[in-house]
Amino acid sequence: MADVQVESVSRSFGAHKALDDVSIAFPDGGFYALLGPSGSGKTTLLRLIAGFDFPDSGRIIIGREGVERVPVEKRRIGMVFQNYALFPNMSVADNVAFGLSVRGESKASIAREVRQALDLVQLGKLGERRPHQLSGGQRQRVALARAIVTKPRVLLLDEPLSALDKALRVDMQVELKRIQREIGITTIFVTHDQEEALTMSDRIGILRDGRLVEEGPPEDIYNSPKSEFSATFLGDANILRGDATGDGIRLSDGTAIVASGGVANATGGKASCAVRPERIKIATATASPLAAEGNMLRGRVSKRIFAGNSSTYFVDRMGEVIKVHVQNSGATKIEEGNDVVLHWSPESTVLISAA
Ligand SMILES: Nc1ncnc2c1ncn2[C@@H]1O[C@H](COP(=O)(O)OP(=O)(O)OP(=O)(O)O)[C@@H](O)[C@H]1O
Repeated sequence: MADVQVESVSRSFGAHKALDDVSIAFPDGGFYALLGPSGSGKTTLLRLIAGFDFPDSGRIIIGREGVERVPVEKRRIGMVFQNYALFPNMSVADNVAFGLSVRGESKASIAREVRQALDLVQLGKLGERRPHQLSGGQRQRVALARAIVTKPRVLLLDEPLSALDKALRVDMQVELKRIQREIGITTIFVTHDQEEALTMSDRIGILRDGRLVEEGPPEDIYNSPKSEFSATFLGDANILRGDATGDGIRLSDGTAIVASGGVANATGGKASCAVRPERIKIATATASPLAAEGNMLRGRVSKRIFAGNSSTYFVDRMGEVIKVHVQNSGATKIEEGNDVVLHWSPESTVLISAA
């Protein structure tokens, strides 16, 4: 196993900078998700680490070895893509054995290693089947077994679960995480599914237009995003904008919003506050007052979306909409058209400097 360092890596295609001075340390044995919108450079970075492409400048280090000019087959990397790329006319076992046979290992040792890899992905009994006799999830397990059977130093996964339906995807997330933990392999996972990134990874790097805009453990980024972009890209967030007051902002109607999370901000400029919809409490304006939580706004419910265990309220306030998520506990429900009071604490408010 090995850690991976990407240092000041840039890669352009013609005039387009697909990666612009990106530096990331991927810890040894960690599960790292690269997250970002379409075209932000995730796959380009993965291809550079794998050796399918080479950076214009910067360094890629695996373990202690600089690999910028090392070809793909010498990097000892395992890869799994969205489309499984299995050989259709070979059995499952032969698909998994492929990487070992080209190395010239003995038949007995290949058979043993293939069996271990198939057991690890819980396909021990299906070695003789052909890929078309497997479900999508099982095929993706074969692809995973094939990637890890050669004992690579690093596992690269490019949207490996995106072709699976929702229920199967969730099962495979759990399974993939179990396997990764069991073998302790450094894993770099590309996704544009923020929920997948949040639930699976130890660290997340968010890319935008070829630049790394933020990185760290999922909870840190979720609770204290450093930009409006990360706040809204990783999870749902309300963004309130106004004049910086030092410990928060003043909205255009003079209401002060106090924040205890985020950057320390000088007065005098513009700033914004991010508030997660599940951190806001909502009550009808006529109900007995809520315990004061520091920040308060009034508005009117313009829409309520029922989603089984929770509801989302869209509250209009002077032309702006604030989203509130509420667990459906059976308490009196608030209707569309109701005047409401919103409360939340400064601890749930993250101050972000103006971009
Ligand atoms: N071989 C290439 N030639 C020209 N442009 C390319 C090439 N590969 C990537 N690009 C461009 O570089 C940018 C980054 O592409 P990349 O595939 O890395 O994005 P991504 O974040 O993985 O997107 P997606 O989520 O859609 O897969 C895009 O604008 C893309 O069009």
